[in-house]
Amino acid sequence: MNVREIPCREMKKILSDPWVDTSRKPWVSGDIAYVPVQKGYSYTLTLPERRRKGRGYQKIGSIIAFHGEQPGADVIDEVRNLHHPQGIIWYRGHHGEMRIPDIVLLYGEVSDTIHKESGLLYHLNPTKVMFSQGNREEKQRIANLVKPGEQICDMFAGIGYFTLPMAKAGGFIHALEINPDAVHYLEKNVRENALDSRIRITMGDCRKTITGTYDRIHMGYYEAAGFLDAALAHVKSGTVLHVHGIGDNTTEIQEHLKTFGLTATLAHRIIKKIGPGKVHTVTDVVIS
Ligand SMILES: C[S@+](CC[C@H](N)C(=O)[O-])C[C@H]1O[C@@H](n2cnc3c(N)ncnc32)[C@H](O)[C@@H]1O
Repeated sequence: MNVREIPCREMKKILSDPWVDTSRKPWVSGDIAYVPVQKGYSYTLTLPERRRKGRGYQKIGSIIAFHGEQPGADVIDEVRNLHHPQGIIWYRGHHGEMRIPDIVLLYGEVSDTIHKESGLLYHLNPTKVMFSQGNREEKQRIANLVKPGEQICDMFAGIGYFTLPMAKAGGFIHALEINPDAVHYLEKNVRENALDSRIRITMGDCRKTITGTYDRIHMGYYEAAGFLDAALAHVKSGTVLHVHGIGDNTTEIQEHLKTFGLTATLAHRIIKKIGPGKVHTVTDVVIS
């Protein structure tokens, strides 16, 4: 596929240009969109055709990460020649409550890398902590909802995928995270992006470390609904909760609200497909 490399922020401007092949989807990696080019127009790069099944690959800093089926040697060679990565890994899945990646090293080596996304820098080692680029639109949607000065709790902060965009949007974030490795990168990322005055980090189980009352509570964890008893003790009228899950979690949310004698309006949306018949969802809950 012939493409031109365009900064994501310029995508809107070029989409109706005659050279854009609108029958094919642009491929986005970090802050760059690889936009398919119509026959007869100049291009800057030829990407390998997507032969892989599953979710393809992500570029995380200087690392290429494959998901889904294990890629063959030909695909690894193509990707090596195209991106010249420091290392190539294959994600077989994630383990346990801390979502520790289960990876196989396919090429090179993997150490700490810096990933740039939407003007923010994320330090991480993709073999130690999770990074999901599939949630990119959701991160932007949440950042757009944040009003300057809001008091926000991010109950599953990880390395800051949501914490940082929410702080950049003007929120004050209490970031909770149980995994010491993730906290190490989160601290580094807060400093790197000069957001120290807006983010307070507490390491430990969010059910024990959540304190105070918030305007917004972000719950970016598939089992988030099971943590609502902790979250709902820290809401007021108007608090918005973003409760992630797999499939429809609205019945479980309503049950927890009932236990607390609360009413709320719920809006449910799909973030991405995560497997056959399985979707990653988020429900926005606005307390009455
Ligand atoms: C990495 S995932 C976050 C995924 C993120 N929402 C995304 O879509 O990319 C969940 C994070 O919650 C953390 N976590 C799990 N249980 C927790 C708990 N009880 N308290 C605080 N953090 C927890 C994990 O260590 C992990 O870093």
